[in-house]
Amino acid sequence: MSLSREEMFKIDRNATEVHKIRPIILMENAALGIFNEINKYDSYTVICGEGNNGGDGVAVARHLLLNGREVDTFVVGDAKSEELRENLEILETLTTNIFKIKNVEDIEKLIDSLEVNEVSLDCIFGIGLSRKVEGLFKEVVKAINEHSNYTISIDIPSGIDANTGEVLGEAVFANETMTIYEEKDGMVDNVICGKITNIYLGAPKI
Ligand SMILES: NC(=O)C1=CN([C@@H]2O[C@H](COP(=O)(O)OP(=O)(O)OC[C@H]3O[C@@H](n4cnc5c(N)ncnc54)[C@H](O)[C@@H]3O)[C@@H](O)[C@H]2O)[C@H](O)CC1
Ligand SMILES: [K+]
Repeated sequence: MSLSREEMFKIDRNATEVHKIRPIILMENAALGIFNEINKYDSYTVICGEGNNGGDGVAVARHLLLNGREVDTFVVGDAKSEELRENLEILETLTTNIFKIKNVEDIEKLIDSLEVNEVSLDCIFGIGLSRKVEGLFKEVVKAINEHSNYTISIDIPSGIDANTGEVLGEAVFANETMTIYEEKDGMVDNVICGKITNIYLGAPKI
């Protein structure tokens, strides 16, 4: 059983509008579910985009940090999502290891982190990807593919279309994917996802 992007957005809306479960609660459920699946390592590089996929990543980074793991968090672009901003505000009270990637020069620091840490969490794009990956985002995806020791994508590997599985310009090649709620249509039999684990979201079925 897999879901389209539109079906996933419907589940999200039903949870928040009908059942009054605020997006930040869904994000925290997802983050804890992901943390419980991936916490067996000591050092992590978390790469976050501008939306809620990035928000998931920052929330996971917090749980890893609070459980004694080494965590470097990178944010590409400008935080557009309220839940991402809220989670960044919290994480900033816990660590200074939060780095903004604003231009290609900043990618050097990301590469150093990718090479030294055991695991990279790809939280750049989730099902909000809506066009070709280009520019700085493309360079970051290429850096992950070239320098990460072990890559775990959150919800869906960044750069693939959630409905078709097509690579939109550039995409992360994941060793594993922690997909939220249910596998997306574009992930079925898609080798780019690696091993897929479904993560509990706490959203009512519809
Ligand atoms: N579905 C649920 O119930 C939950 C999902 N969660 C997570 O939220 C993401 C979807 O988040 P969204 O904010 O819609 O977008 P993304 O984070 O996937 O994308 C970020 C941002 O990027 C912009 N964008 C799209 N394409 C491009 C591009 N090619 N280049 C640059 N920027 C691009 C777009 O505007 C987006 O805003 C889902 O995958 C889950 O990880 C919740 O955390 C929990 C509930
Ligand atoms: K992702």
